Amino acid sequence: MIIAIDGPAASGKGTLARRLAEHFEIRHLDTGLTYRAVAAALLAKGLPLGDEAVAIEIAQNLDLAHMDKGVLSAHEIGEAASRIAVLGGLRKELVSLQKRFAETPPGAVLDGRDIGTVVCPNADVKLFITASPEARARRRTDEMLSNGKEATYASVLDDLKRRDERDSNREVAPMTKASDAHLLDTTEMDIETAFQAAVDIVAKACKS
Ligand SMILES: Nc1ncnc2c1ncn2[C@@H]1O[C@H](COP(=O)(O)OP(=O)(O)O)[C@@H](O)[C@H]1O
Ligand SMILES: Nc1ccn([C@@H]2O[C@H](COP(=O)(O)OP(=O)(O)O)[C@@H](O)[C@H]2O)c(=O)n1
Repeated sequence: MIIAIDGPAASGKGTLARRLAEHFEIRHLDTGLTYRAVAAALLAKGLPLGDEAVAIEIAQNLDLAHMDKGVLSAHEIGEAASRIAVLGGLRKELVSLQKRFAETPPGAVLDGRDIGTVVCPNADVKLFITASPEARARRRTDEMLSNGKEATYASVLDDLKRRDERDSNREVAPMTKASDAHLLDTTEMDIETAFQAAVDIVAKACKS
């Protein structure tokens, strides 16, 4: 079974993807981490984020099993990831890695921005997770503060809006809801309620 999950920053897609993978006993790939890992490597080398040749080389050597979510979750790496995510050649390389992961038995849950549209267009079930920008900024701010990072609600809200705008309007694989994806708006849902709603959608889709 392949479950495709897309949605904007801090909508809760990663949390749902991880929990759905546990529930249905399949693997999980947070594809955002692949973009973050390439961006972090470019930053560490002091290279410009537009250096596509080096970005592609980094992507070709990426080890999906050893991406450090703790380090890669840094707010500024998310911003850098969204800047390199406009590079078509780099996306091609990462998408082929992601497709290979998805197609390895017994299947997987992948979350990102283009899973239902580009990476797994034939997924058994697709979800597009959303929430208001304000709810998402509150969640991301709380998450950063609880991890000991500095964050203010206003600047996180600004950053999320800017990143969503870039992700939605880029030429290659923009973030968009696949026509056959189920929309789940979690603005008024806690994590448990959102998870139950997602399990119901997947269970129903797989029965029909
Ligand atoms: N429905 C929800 N209600 C409240 N907080 C949530 C909800 N879903 C996720 N969160 C919290 O919001 C933060 C961002 O969630 P995450 O799953 O990482 O989002 P994404 O993968 O879309 O960026 C995390 O701290 C997570 O625990
Ligand atoms: N499938 C994907 C996943 C992420 N990305 C890019 O990578 C950035 C970071 O993604 P992420 O999923 O880790 O970000 P959050 O939603 O966790 O904040 C996004 O803003 C996108 O620009 C993408 O273009 N395609």
